[in-house]
Amino acid sequence: MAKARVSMEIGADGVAVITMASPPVNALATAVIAGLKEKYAAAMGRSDVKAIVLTGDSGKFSGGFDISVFVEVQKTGDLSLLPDVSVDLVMNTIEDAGKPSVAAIQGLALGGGLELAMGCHARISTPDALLGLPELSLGVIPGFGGTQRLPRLVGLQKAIKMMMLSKPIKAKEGYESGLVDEIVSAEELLTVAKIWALDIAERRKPWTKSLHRIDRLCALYEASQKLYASRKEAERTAQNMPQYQVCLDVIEEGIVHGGYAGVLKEARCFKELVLSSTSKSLVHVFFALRATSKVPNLTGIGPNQRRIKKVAIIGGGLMGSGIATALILSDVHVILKERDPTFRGIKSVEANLRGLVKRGTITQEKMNRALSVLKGVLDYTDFKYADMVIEAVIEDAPLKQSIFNEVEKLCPPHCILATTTSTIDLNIVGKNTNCQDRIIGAHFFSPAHVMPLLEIVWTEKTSPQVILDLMTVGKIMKKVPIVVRNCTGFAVNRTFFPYHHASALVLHLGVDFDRIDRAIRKFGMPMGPFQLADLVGYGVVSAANRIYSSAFRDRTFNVGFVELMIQDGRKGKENGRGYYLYERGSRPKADPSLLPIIDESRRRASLMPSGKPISMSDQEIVEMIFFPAVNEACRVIDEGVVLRASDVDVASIVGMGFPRHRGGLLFWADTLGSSYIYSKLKKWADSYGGLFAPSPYLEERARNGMSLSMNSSPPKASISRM
Ligand SMILES: C[C@H](O)CC(=O)SCCNC(=O)CCNC(=O)[C@H](O)C(C)(C)COP(=O)(O)OP(=O)(O)OC[C@H]1O[C@@H](n2cnc3c(N)ncnc32)[C@H](O)[C@@H]1OP(=O)(O)O
Repeated sequence: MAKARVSMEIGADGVAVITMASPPVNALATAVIAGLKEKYAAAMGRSDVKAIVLTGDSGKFSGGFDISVFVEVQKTGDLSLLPDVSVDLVMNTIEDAGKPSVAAIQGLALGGGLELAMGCHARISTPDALLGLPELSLGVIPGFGGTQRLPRLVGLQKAIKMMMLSKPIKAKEGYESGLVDEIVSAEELLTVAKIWALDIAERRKPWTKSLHRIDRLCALYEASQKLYASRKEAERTAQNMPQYQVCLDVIEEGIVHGGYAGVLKEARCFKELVLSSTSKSLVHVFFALRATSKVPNLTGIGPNQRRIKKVAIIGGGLMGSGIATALILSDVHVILKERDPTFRGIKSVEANLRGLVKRGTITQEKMNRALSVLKGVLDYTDFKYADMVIEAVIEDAPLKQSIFNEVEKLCPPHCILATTTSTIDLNIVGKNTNCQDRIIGAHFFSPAHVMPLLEIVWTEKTSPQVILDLMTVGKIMKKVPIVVRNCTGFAVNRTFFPYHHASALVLHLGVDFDRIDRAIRKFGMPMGPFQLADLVGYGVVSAANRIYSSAFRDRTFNVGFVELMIQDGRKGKENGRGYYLYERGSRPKADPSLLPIIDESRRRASLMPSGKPISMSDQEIVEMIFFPAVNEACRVIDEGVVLRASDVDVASIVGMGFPRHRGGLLFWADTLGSSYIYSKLKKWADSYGGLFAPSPYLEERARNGMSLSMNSSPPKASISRM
């Protein structure tokens, strides 16, 4: 970590201010931990120091233990890389010292950062600070005493909630719950913290050691009931994530056997969990998510960020209204152009916002503020003020072409022209314009105000500045941007079309669709492929099948089954009849009346040996359905559609719901090994054809025993600033 250091300044009042600095978030890098030990030793040894104030540089207390150390430990298996902080530093050096410490918190105190602060004898915070223990989201538990001190400061129920949700709280909530002792402005922070430190040293305020407190802990019986309820909840919501149950066990240890026993058990379990496959996956996702906002040769090399103040959206349907909702919630002014004089799009935006208010996601004031920056229009007059146009009309190439042809003449010359198409080549969309450098794809996932993924699609004609601008807008909208090169299906839909085709093939091998859905859900997907087809509707499924069959003819499985379902009057969830029957008030049930259609289609496909269903284990189902997607992801990397392999992991998680605890599609694939996947695909390709034929990239990696994610050669396509 760059420039990690700890400094100490001793004032005439006898207070030593120890400051952690390790940009950008003052993570507790090994050097910071060593620096803290050194400065504390110095402060304890000096007779002119009566008390200590612990704080962070550049307006932040600390973002927690340096997560890149986890990566090293996970790579090498060397647990000695984890310094002893819990007992040696937090307990012996800070909490049990002969001089009191007060934490002066600004910005954030997360994970190990908050744990250091809880080892101090009081915590003073600025109002904006965020406080939390998000370790469970990294597959570990708090490891510097947090599982013990947080319940002793805020009470068991609140502590469990904060840890289980990995969600930080604001300083005000921290003050109300007992985590923070006083809230002051940034200007007063150090002064007030110093006064507190002296007051404690001179016994005008209590010298409280959090680990020794029991006043906020409930009776044993009540505690065990709360822990039991939390265990049951975690069994439901955090399957395949051992850290949740372990965290509750460790909390219980401290309640039953005392804080010190809890700290010791916590340290043991923390180390075991760092090496778990769940933690390896979640730590990978942490860095992969942050990598998406970095584009080689484009980001982080200059100040060329332009502000997009006004966005004009064309089309008030599901997509247009969703995007408008997301933009106005981010305080971006939106002009929503519709054809419908009753402004159905505006009504949809209002309904979206009302839904968010009802769920408590936003306040009524926020809704009103958002609506104040939205304007519905029926013509293009206001487009002369737009910094960006987002076209969100139906998938009709000539319509899109005529729209861009028209808006090009009306909008200012800097205006970005974005299309939400998910299927049409961007070069075709922008064909009739003189500004193909300003044409870009903004592929949102529906509903756009909820789904976090934004594929930013560039062609060789798109200007790098325009890519940068859309990334900025994506960031303002709090989307996860994946920069992808133009191709059929872009990164997500392209990678996952073989997943859908393979599901259909497995069905035609004789496996029941509800059994397939169950196996895929058990693997961790939010729903199975057939439930998903019911949800999106067969019109969309059938259109997608046509597109992929024509773009990638040699590797599709399309026997017209969906068309048979449509002929049978099935529309999926929309009319309550699909693979499942949907009746109000009851769970979807597999529809037995679909069997004759399936039988007919299986007969036509003639894949079952002697017409008998093939018997498959859940693992075989999962592999046969996901490996073709892994194979396609290899092509997506090989063709330079994504900038890096980890972008596929992020896209699979935030776009398709691939289980986060498995680290994303390729990370998971690498845990199985390229040669294993290759051998399976090869075998299936010999029996069932091109859908399974291993790509040259996969074949080469398997031959050389290489992982699929490792970047070996320069990307086939790159973006660079002009
Ligand atoms: C033993 C202990 O109990 C174990 C622990 O403490 S584990 C760590 C617990 N802490 C966390 O989980 C916090 C993780 N960090 C975050 O949530 C967010 O980064 C944040 C809220 C601190 C800041 O968010 P934001 O301002 O959006 O910046 P963000 O892009 O996420 O991070 C800025 C940079 O800091 C890095 N970073 C953030 N927290 C880090 C950490 N704890 N360790 C190492 N690097 C970290 C990010 O990787 C990123 O690096 P990059 O610029 O090279 O990509």
